[in-house]
Amino acid sequence: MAATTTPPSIELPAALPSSSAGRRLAVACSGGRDSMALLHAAVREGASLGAEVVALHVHHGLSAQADTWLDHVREQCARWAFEGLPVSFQSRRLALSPGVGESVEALARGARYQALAQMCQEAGCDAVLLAHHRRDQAETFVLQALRGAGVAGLACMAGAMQRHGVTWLRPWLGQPRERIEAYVALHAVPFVDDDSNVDHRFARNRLRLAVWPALQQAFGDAEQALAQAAAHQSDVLACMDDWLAIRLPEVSRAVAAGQGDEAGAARLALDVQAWSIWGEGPRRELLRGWFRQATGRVLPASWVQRLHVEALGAAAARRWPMSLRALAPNQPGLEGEVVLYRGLLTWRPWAAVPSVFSPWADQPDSLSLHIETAGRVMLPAGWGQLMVEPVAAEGVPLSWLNDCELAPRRGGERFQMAAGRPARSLKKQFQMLAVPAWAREGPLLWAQGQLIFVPGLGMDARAWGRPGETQVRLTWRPAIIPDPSEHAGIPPVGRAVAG
Ligand SMILES: Nc1ncnc2c1ncn2[C@@H]1O[C@H](COP(=O)(O)OP(=O)(O)OP(=O)(O)O)[C@@H](O)[C@H]1O
Repeated sequence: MAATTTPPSIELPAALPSSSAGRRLAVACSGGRDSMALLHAAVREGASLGAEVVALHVHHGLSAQADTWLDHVREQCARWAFEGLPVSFQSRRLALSPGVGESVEALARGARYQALAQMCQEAGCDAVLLAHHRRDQAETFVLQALRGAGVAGLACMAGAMQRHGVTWLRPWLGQPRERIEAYVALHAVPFVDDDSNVDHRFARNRLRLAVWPALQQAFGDAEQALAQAAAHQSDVLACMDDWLAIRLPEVSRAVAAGQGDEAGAARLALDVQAWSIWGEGPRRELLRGWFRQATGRVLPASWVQRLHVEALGAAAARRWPMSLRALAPNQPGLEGEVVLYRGLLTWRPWAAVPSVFSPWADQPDSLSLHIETAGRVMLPAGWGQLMVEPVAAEGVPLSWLNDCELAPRRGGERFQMAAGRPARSLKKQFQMLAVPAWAREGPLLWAQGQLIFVPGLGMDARAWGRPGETQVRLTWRPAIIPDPSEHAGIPPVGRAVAG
């Protein structure tokens, strides 16, 4: 078949907007088959067009093989440069530390794009080429569908995009994988096999190894059909973006920001009455669009369903506390609440949320806590939650939390801010530190007959641990109803019993 044996060529003129001569072009190269093939093609075409190619490699510091990949790309570039070809090499090492429940893959991908963009700018290149091909696109479509993605996810990868101030191009996105294999065989392009490609923990590997062969056998043109479906979704996405740009302003408006927002900031509020005249589908899409604009994050499907029903049906004011975990460096965690007030739906980050300590009527008036490790302690209804963080100094010894008690203010408590300072009434301390009234309401934590923690003030200096002792700092947050799907992998720690 001609389609599988004709080696692809990269279209450098398309990658380089004006005359190619004297231009610099970057190729993101992992050392694997596809990107080594793309680098090989770019270097050869660059030589004939008078363009210079810079190979960019990111060492993630995650795999035992990482040094081998880096050496492979660097040495190959050195060999080609020695032969007189216009290529140079740049690399960057990352030090990634994934947080609890954070996807290592997503973290590595986000950090890789940032590092590639920086190297591209430093090298003065016009664009970065990525070696994704049609099979990658088809796989991405299947993986997105299996995640329950919407149009934006199903549109998969774009052939050209701007991100981090850099142009990214995927010149081989329409090329079948077999053509890249044929190119590699024809030119004997040396590459390194990634041993993590057989690791079944990664969804893409499971798809490649267990599903794709059967799919291809049953549906010979699966790769082409799925890539075509992605291209169609990309067109639909462009239409959706245009539609939202017109419709969202009709059902939303900017309202003055509140406590905890940046100075001069405004919040985008969804006008429930204007929103409610739309049919169900557009309403859900407007809700997603509003949330994305208000927070920069995608509203998870479970929240779309819930808010759509509850905000529409809510008679009066209502709050939905929400906590979304970090997904990647450009998608940090989000904690706050969606608030419905006077017909407007707004997002308020935690910093802007007044603390409300309101144990339910059937709750005890104090709680005995047994906390053994740092983490998030979910308390019974209305009590909120305690965050327990390890610190090197000015924290309470962790062992004290094995047996402690949380109780509302009863009056007469005294708090000491720092060593050598007098203990003063809470009221005085709150005034001295200008803690607003709404942040003074949280429950107090006691251990060994000593007040150890006051929300808004911190850890009482009389309870601070000795240097070298394992110690922690506490913060308290008002009641929160987490989305269970967002908390996978973050087990609550400690347990609370009625005191
Ligand atoms: N460590 C890296 N350094 C530089 N670029 C990278 C790196 N990893 C991936 N890329 C770029 O991102 C593209 C997609 O990466 P991905 O890991 O999804 O693909 P791959 O199938 O492993 O590709 P390859 O065979 O080129 O390694 C690669 O083709 C390459 O252009």
